[in-house]
Amino acid sequence: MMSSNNSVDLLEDGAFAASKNSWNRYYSNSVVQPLLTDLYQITMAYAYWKSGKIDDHAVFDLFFRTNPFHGEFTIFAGLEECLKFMENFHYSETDIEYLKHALPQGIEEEFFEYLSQLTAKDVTLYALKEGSVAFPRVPLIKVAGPLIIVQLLETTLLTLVNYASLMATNAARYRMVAGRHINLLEFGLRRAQGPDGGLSASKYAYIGGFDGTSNVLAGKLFNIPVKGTHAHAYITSFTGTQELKTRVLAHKETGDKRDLLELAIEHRVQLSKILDISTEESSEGELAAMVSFAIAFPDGFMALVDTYDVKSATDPPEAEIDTDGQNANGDGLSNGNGMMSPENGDGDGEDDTMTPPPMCANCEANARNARGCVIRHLKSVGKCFRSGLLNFCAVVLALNDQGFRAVGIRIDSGDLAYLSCLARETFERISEQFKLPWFSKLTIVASNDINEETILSLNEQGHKIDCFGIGTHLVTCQRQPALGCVYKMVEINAQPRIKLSQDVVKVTMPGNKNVFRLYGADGHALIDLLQRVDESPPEVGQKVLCRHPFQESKRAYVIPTHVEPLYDVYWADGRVTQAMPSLEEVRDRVQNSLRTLRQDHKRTLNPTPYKVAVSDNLYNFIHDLWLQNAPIGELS
Ligand SMILES: Nc1ncnc2c1ncn2[C@@H]1O[C@H](COP(=O)(O)OP(=O)(O)OP(=O)(O)O)[C@@H](O)[C@H]1O
Ligand SMILES: O=P(O)(O)OC[C@H]1O[C@H](OP(=O)(O)OP(=O)(O)O)[C@H](O)[C@@H]1O
Ligand SMILES: O=C(O)c1cccnc1
Ligand SMILES: [Mg+2]
Repeated sequence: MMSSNNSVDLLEDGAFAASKNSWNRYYSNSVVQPLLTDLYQITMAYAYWKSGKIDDHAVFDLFFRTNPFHGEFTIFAGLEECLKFMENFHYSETDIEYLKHALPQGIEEEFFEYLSQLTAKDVTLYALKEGSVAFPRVPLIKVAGPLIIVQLLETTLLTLVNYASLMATNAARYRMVAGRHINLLEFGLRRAQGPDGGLSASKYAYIGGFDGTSNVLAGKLFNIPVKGTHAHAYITSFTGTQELKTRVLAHKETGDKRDLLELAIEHRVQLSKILDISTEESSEGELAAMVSFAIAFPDGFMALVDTYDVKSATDPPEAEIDTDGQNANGDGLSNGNGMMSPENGDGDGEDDTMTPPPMCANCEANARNARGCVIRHLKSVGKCFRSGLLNFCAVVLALNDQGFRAVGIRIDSGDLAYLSCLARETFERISEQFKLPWFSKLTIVASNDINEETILSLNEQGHKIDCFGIGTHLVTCQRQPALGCVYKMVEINAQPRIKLSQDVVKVTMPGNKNVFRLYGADGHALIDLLQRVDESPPEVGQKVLCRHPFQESKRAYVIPTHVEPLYDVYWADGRVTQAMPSLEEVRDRVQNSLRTLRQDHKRTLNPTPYKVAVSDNLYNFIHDLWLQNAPIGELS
């Protein structure tokens, strides 16, 4: 695996040492500025201003109504970016010039003067800790201050929190299904929703639990370990060994120079006997590419082994093809590229009798012998996959002769469970034959349209993958492309505001509120409790009545073993009021916070909803206000 510091053991150490004092401290996305908003915020600002609402004071809540991905938790992220936005909030001269053109004619000049002086200095912002688990209806952020400015913040705060939280949640879910010991790399920049989407994806995937990214700018800006392998183009750029301009590699310790290609070819002859593969069926271009990559990165040698696999999908070994293009022995043999595997059929859940699983005659004969089965498949699968592993192992042994240890392989197509087992078996076999214990531990990276379900399925099947490289489905949040955070006014001039809706989930929780997380006897988080700000906080060991906000009959007493106030003030008097945690600290918080949740809230299938309740006082307050605001109709 290649990483930015280009040094030994590239999987272990990817962070750019020189960037320890992260650029992120100084980096502020220049796209995030007051004009990055919806026009209606500014037209409303004018109308508020004109109607004399300059001194009105409002409280807004930023919250979501349902958890994403059919899950029962969300990771709150994006806070640091919100605070940078608050810090920099100021309309520049050119902004004002632009607004004079963009807004309808007739707007008074004094309004533009007012706008040019506007900052967020009179705003107070409360929030949950970035990286903590959050639940529907609990405001992630509460903003209090002059109506006009807090209104103007709406769209930008939403755009900063919505995708960040969705992405961090998505990444955390991938981490949960992959388990703690698998490396997860984000490869999504090329498929992300634009450059800024790509950059945010890398940052919040890391917060959510990924180990690194292929996105170099994200590495520089956020001090995220950058890692990578190489593309198929590198392999296909070589057609034969005659193209190798450099073949010599000096020994790591002695400096003794040897021809790496020659060494690899010698090893390949030997390996081809051990693995029972004919060297004639291997690609010389592939060997040349691997040798040249190994010379360029002798300490970080990592190779794609499936380049010609695609070709062999429709190209079984010539010797076994009859004139119908069928496998001569009629066993429906797969070459390892398709979705079929010896144990699993093609995975479509349908009757596979028409397309028998890829059992070669050898396999069937040796079905009880896992190692025998795999090795015989290696003999029988398409020639190009065979050459991928064969060439790779030959180059690894050549590098070993010169005192270097390779890193591993990447598989980017085919049945990833089957192929990873096949590769691991091969490594173990060579490890034993050559008395090289580390050979069996070479890293196996898998990529190719991986999503949460793929990982779950691979886990069920059994695989030998050490690292997943995940792009498209991670960064585009395939299962749910947006988190529906909203920003709603809950109080104006100390008067509560409620937004009613036919749809009860859309009814807002009025008033200035506080929120507490109550923990149960087993130490897990039990319930989040919203209260009015003037209520006294719940106390450990004291019975608290927790009520469903809208269903009268749903209520329970809770005696908390621990009470966690969820809000901190992050912005007041024109400055950030907390020491901001590093990305690493936020990343750790995600995992720690998830640990406070019971397993049944986190499971993938039908997770139990986590309870969010209101105090009795808030319940009555909401319902009184609701009745006051819902006029009694007249039937005629
Ligand atoms: N063992 C497995 N179980 C479940 N899903 C798998 C398994 N192996 C691979 N997959 C997934 O199946 C899909 C296979 O994609 P696809 O049908 O495009 O095949 P492919 O190998 O990429 O073929 P090609 O290289 O010819 O495009 C990918 O999304 C991959 O992540
Ligand atoms: O599959 P993803 O999760 O998005 O991961 C990133 C993909 O990007 C690369 O593919 P490439 O752009 O070369 O195109 P490909 O789809 O043909 O492999 C890489 O080989 C992965 O397959
Ligand atoms: O480094 C890699 O292997 C990589 C990077 C981006 C996309 N796909 C793969
Ligand atoms: Mg791909």
